[in-house]
Amino acid sequence: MTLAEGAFGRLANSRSVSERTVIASEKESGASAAANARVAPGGEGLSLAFRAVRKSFGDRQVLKDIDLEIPAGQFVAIVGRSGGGKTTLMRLITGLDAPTSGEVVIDGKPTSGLQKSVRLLFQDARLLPWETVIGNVGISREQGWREDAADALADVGLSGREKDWPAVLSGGQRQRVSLARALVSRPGILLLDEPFGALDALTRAEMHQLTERIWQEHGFTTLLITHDVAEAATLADRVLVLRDGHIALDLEIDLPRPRRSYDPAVASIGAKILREV
Ligand SMILES: Nc1ncnc2c1ncn2[C@@H]1O[C@H](COP(=O)(O)OP(=O)(O)OP(=O)(O)O)[C@@H](O)[C@H]1O
Repeated sequence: MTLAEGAFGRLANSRSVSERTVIASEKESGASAAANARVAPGGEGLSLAFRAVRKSFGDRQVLKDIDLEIPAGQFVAIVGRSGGGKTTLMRLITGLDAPTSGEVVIDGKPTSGLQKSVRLLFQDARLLPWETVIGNVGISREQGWREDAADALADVGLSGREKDWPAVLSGGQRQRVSLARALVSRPGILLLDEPFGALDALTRAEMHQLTERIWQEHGFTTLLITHDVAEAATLADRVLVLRDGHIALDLEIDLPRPRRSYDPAVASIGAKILREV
């Protein structure tokens, strides 16, 4: 049983309370939830927009006319079936791929090429095995990198592990190093492509808390791909469901933080997302 299926079981049982406890506002098919978005403190985030974005690979159209406005500092979860185009959407933001047509706009400017203000984290931490922990974090080797890397490691709770090799770290610790590596470059937009998918439930919960705290402190705009609807409902200001190349659901979540996945209001939002997926 996957965690998402586990969430489904819990959420299915909470259906009786769902209609009474949904306090999210919902807009269908790409409509923007930007107007009421909460911006995390810190103010370093960058706004992001998709304007009529299409992406095709050969004759397969993966993204169809995506229009989206994400205000600076918002935490957005992207949910959808496997192969639905979630990673493709993220690659367009990084500049690793270009749209077939349309524009990706960051901080009001249409993008082209690799975006230095955007950082992407994957499910596997992708650390260099021949570099120590601090060497992995300070990979740019720009002036002052060692202090910046040490600060970032402290931020993710890994002070004292600077000289360790990646091989001796647990999966959760490797993800923390990967997060610290992203933080040193002070990203305006942080993209998380299922970064918690391979972690056990307890480590996953710790990483949720850490991610939320760091997002609140730094204020970067965050997009999280997840298959776990409970994770989306717990962490995000807003959830997008990507289906058949369109945004099928754009749901704002206006619940106080920190949230607990077993809270009936959170669970009912998870159920709502799951119905769309
Ligand atoms: N470089 C590529 N060349 C050809 N097809 C591609 C390429 N990248 C992605 N695709 C196709 O685009 C579709 C969407 O893939 P994508 O990885 O974006 O989905 P996803 O929603 O992230 O899936 P998952 O949840 O399984 O990671 C898939 O059919 C995939 O095969």
